[in-house]
Amino acid sequence: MSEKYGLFITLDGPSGVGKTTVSALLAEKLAPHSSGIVLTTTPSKSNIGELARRSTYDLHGLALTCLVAADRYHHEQTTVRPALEAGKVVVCDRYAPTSLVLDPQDGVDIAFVRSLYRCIRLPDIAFILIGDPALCAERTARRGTYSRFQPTSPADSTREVEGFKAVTAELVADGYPIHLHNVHDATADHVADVLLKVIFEANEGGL
Ligand SMILES: Nc1ncnc2c1ncn2[C@@H]1O[C@H](COP(=O)(O)OP(=O)(O)OP(=O)(O)O)[C@@H](O)[C@H]1O
Ligand SMILES: Cc1cn([C@H]2C[C@H](O)[C@@H](COP(=O)(O)O)O2)c(=O)[nH]c1=O
Repeated sequence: MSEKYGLFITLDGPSGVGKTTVSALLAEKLAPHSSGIVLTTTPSKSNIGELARRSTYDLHGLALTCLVAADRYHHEQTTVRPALEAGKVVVCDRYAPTSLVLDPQDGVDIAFVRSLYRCIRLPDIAFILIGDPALCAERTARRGTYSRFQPTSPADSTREVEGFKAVTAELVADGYPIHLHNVHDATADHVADVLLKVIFEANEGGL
């Protein structure tokens, strides 16, 4: 990594696997080693992102796919790029891999989704967290669902976990900088430590 340019880390995976929790812990652990941290998410907190997040029951197929993609490009222009140009570390909870899993579940052609993201910025490291589907489903149910895509049964969760494994294999074959990690029953703190180690190793011990 050049001295001037930041580092872009993304986390994807099934609902309830711990992405939001681990993203926050990772940002906390990276902070002392960086010249600034931006902890963010897609769908983003912008108007477009909030619309996408609350529209999963109203919008279907291509309409939702394109809205989420519009938000992701806007987020790239307004949040990710400026932070990286300022030398900061960006930790993003969900990114394009999630769309490659969810959009085809909604009947959208995977080739169309891939082409939609042809110009999206590649992360430096894209973590895919997977875990026991029953545990993911239980955590999601305990928290309560607010999106049509969130699993309501272990079978839904299994389908989601398998979707992330399949998309990971395709992205690896395309040279996307993926790091797949099975969280098993580890604490979120332990998972964040494992990811931190991967980041340091990829950056030769420093940021
Ligand atoms: N490793 C862990 N061990 C135990 N509980 C965890 C762990 N990681 C997260 N949790 C708990 O599981 C719940 C879901 O976590 P979190 O919101 O981080 O998951 P998520 O992958 O971001 O889910 P979603 O995609 O549905 O938002 C939270 O209550 C969180 O405290
Ligand atoms: C990234 C992404 C998200 N969505 C929808 C469906 C998800 O459940 C929510 C994100 O909420 P979470 O708290 O991060 O789980 O947004 C989508 O439809 N397509 C996507 O690519």
